[in-house]
Amino acid sequence: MIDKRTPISVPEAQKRVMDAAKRGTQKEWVPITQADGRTLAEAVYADHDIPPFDRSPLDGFAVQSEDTKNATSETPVYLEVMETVGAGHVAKPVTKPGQAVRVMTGTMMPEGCDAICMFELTNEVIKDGKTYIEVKRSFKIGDFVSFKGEETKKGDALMQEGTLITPGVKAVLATFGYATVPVTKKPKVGIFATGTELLEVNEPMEPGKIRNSNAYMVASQVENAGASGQYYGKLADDFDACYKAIKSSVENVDMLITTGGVSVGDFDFLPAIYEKLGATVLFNKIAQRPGSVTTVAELDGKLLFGLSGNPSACFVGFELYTRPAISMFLGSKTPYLTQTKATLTKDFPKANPFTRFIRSEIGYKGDGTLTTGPVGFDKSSTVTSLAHTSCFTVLPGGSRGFEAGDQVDVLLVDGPRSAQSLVLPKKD
Ligand SMILES: Nc1nc2c(c(=O)[nH]1)N[C@H]1C(S)=C(S)[C@@H](COP(=O)(O)OP(=O)(O)OC[C@H]3O[C@@H](n4cnc5c(N)ncnc54)[C@H](O)[C@@H]3O)O[C@H]1N2
Ligand code: MOO
Ligand SMILES: [Mg+2]
Repeated sequence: MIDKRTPISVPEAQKRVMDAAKRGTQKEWVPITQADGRTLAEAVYADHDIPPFDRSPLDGFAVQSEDTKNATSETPVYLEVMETVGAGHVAKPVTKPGQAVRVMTGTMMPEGCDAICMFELTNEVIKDGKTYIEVKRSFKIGDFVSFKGEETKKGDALMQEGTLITPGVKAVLATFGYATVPVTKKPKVGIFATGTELLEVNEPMEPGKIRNSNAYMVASQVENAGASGQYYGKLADDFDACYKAIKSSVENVDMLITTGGVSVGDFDFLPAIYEKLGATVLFNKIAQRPGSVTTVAELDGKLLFGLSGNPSACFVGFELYTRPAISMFLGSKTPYLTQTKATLTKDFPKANPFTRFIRSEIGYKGDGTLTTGPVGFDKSSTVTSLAHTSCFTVLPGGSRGFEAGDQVDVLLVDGPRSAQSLVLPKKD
């Protein structure tokens, strides 16, 4: 006799996972060149102003504004050019009225000068072997100067702990001298694929067998989420062998993913394995399709993700539950897939009691709105549509179908992440 499972909602399942998920506390230092895709283990504060000194934002002449106060096109003033200074060099102070310095973009303002006149506004004239510029307008103190600290002041908070390291983040880290970067240690995520029917990727097809696609897909999702995947191989549907392998590997990982064996079949051993391990099952049935049998358990503070064997269900289960838990471990404040609205491009006339996550492609219309539509055969067992999935069309469970043209929710699989877990409409 099989246990009757009571489905819970997706938001409730996400909440249970995140309530049990841990923040990783171990930090390590990696060279900045290897920090891409990692997350900051510490907040970053400015240890100096940006710009660090007053500087010229233009190629031009540093002038004393006082000298130009009566300059017009009819009555230009002539300033003597004392030297030419490029960025990285410090000009000699200007000490007398009527003097200017030729400076390039990024050059520190010469002492004594207080405004910049760009090349295009002046003419150079040579007289008695000396170079002068002709200035035909007046400048006020500070005109066209980039001021010390105008962008960022020493002590400003720039990036929070948990920030994903992107090219832009690296620019800031480099600016503040982070040759090595403090990052949160990646969670180690063990992966097993269960199923006697599984062939490895290099094995020829045989009657009754299929190739193991989940292991490669999940390992890739794990890496993409910022964790370190450890694929422990495939396991035949044998209780003792599965139990032993899972028990010994749990000790060496921060989280464990298994695929397959979570439903109610004679060889679906994960429920009994969780029981024998003494793990607490957070849920074993969710009102979603695919992935309704996704099971998550907790053992000694570690999450055990029992993802479904069906490839689409496995993919969706990872994105809804495992990815946020990995992000939480890494300290991210935005662990969830972003939910937004799009116009449905296909009819879904049949009602479904469970919320559906249709593997879909997001489209960008010229008017700035989004479209969403399925990318293939829509079954839990489907593998080929996963190659084209950029979003999930979310069709809430209920008594009605949906029509092309309806505004529906989508979750972006490729795209920005969100602080908000899935929100479903309140049932009438
Ligand atoms: N009587 C019932 N039967 C089923 C139910 C149910 O509620 N009552 N649930 C169905 C649902 S929904 C799903 S989803 C599947 C879940 O199955 P399991 O998670 O137990 O997974 P398996 O039985 O091991 O395999 C299912 C399916 O997936 C293929 N598979 C497994 N591993 C892989 C892999 N690594 N790569 C590619 N494909 C894999 C496997 O060959 C099976 O075809 O249960 C339904 N049954
Ligand atoms: O767990 Mo199943 O994927 O709902 O079809
Ligand atoms: Mg099964």
